Amino acid sequence: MNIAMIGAGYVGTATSVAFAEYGHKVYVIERDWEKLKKLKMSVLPFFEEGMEELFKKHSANGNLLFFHYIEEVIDQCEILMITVGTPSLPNGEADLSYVEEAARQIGRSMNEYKAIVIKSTVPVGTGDKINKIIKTELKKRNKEISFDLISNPEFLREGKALQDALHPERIVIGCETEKARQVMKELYSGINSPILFTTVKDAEMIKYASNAFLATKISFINELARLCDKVGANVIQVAKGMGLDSRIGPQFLQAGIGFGGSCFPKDVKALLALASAEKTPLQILQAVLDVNETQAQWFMEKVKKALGSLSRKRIAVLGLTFKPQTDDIREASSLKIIHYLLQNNACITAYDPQGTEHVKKIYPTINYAKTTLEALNGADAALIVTEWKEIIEIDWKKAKSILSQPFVFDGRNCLDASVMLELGYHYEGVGTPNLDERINGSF
Ligand SMILES: NC(=O)c1ccc[n+]([C@@H]2O[C@H](COP(=O)([O-])OP(=O)(O)OC[C@H]3O[C@@H](n4cnc5c(N)ncnc54)[C@H](O)[C@@H]3O)[C@@H](O)[C@H]2O)c1
Ligand SMILES: O=c1ccn([C@@H]2O[C@H](COP(=O)(O)OP(=O)(O)O[C@H]3O[C@H](CO)[C@@H](O)[C@H](O)[C@H]3O)[C@@H](O)[C@H]2O)c(=O)[nH]1
Repeated sequence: MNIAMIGAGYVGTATSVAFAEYGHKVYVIERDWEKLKKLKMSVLPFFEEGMEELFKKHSANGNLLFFHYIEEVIDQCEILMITVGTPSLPNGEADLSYVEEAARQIGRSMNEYKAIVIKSTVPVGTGDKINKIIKTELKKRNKEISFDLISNPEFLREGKALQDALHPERIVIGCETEKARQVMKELYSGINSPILFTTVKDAEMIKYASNAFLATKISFINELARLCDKVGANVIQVAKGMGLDSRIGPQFLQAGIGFGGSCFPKDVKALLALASAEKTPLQILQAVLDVNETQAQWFMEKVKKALGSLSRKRIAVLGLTFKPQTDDIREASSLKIIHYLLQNNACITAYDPQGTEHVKKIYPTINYAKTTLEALNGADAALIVTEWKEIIEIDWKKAKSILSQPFVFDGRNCLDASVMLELGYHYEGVGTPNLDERINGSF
């Protein structure tokens, strides 16, 4: 099938590559000239492990084509898929202006039936709004053209975007007509994943509910970690014990310094804003957000307490991206941590394999190291913010000899505490109270 993908961000690009791999022809529309230039030169505009090879393959064989205006390709495409951003407005609501603009562009240029698919994450009711916008644009042109408005939310994770796009655990399709159902069935016919057909509103809500639930699991375990710290229980063991119950499951119970990224914080806020507008407050979700907003600060208070003061202390910040395997720093906990350290007059040397250039734009004056060991050299403490493999695999024995003090604060519980203690470190994780103290009977 011929598909127009409007917006070549993480989602638009990963989805385009996956559809191309399944034999479709994808006309990718990107309005950012810089990005478009890169795409046309077969260069991915972001880092995503494993995607480059397939992206280059399909750019070369003509299954992926790149354009600036929807008008250039709309007549060739039966499916128009909207994958533009829906960032947070200052009041937490989803900013729908990009989706609305894409809809206006479609309404101004379509000449025959189209299946118009919203893949961007949008609040319940957006489908109706977009429907109206397109109809208004068609009316202005005195055109009566039928179309279907379909919701097909995306569940891919950054860092695993290609695998998730190629082999999704589920495909959710909200549509209201048999014709739309058949078009979408054909689109996904090559993919062996369960498909759930729903109404447009149900599909819109499923996306938010899924992210909100995963975020809830994280904030639940993070809040519990704070209590574990106080009472001498180890949250890693607690999560393991909980996760063995198949009704609970082990995933998304890793305590840490909070969830970041371009989705969880924004989507939780958008769902809360919708609930508030509908005068149906979601109290649990509000607490999820509150815990997340204070988790990094809670951790940094621990760091400060252990070091006495942070003033003029040299701190190695290891990891800047919101999670490993991506260069994305949107809502990353590292930003909160750097802010806290600067407020406390600490001297920072940061290291990240992929995110440094992005953070430099926000914090141009802190030091950036090219290797983990360079960051650790002479530091009073190492702070693990993102669990990159190369950070976990640091030679901690060697690192001890170049740190000026053997302090390691592990914001992701990614190191083996007993090994670190054996090496003679003062090691603290999240909800994993110091084993020394447990052995010495403080708990
Ligand atoms: N990033 C993720 O992991 C992820 C996963 C699932 C769902 N989502 C959702 O998918 C949507 C897109 O997310 P993203 O991270 O890919 O966003 P992004 O900001 O990385 O990319 C959006 C792209 O759309 C382009 N764009 C905006 N308006 C346009 C227009 N009218 N015509 C052509 N191009 C246009 C922008 O220039 C940008 O390149 C969001 O709603 C997000 O919540 C994201
Ligand atoms: O047990 C856990 C799991 C995750 N995280 C953090 O949670 C954040 C988000 O992680 P993850 O969900 O892996 O990343 P995203 O790429 O943001 O993916 C989420 O957001 C996407 C956008 O909506 C959805 O499509 C995905 O299904 C959903 O997992 C990161 O900061 C992680 O460090 C934890 O702290 N503990």
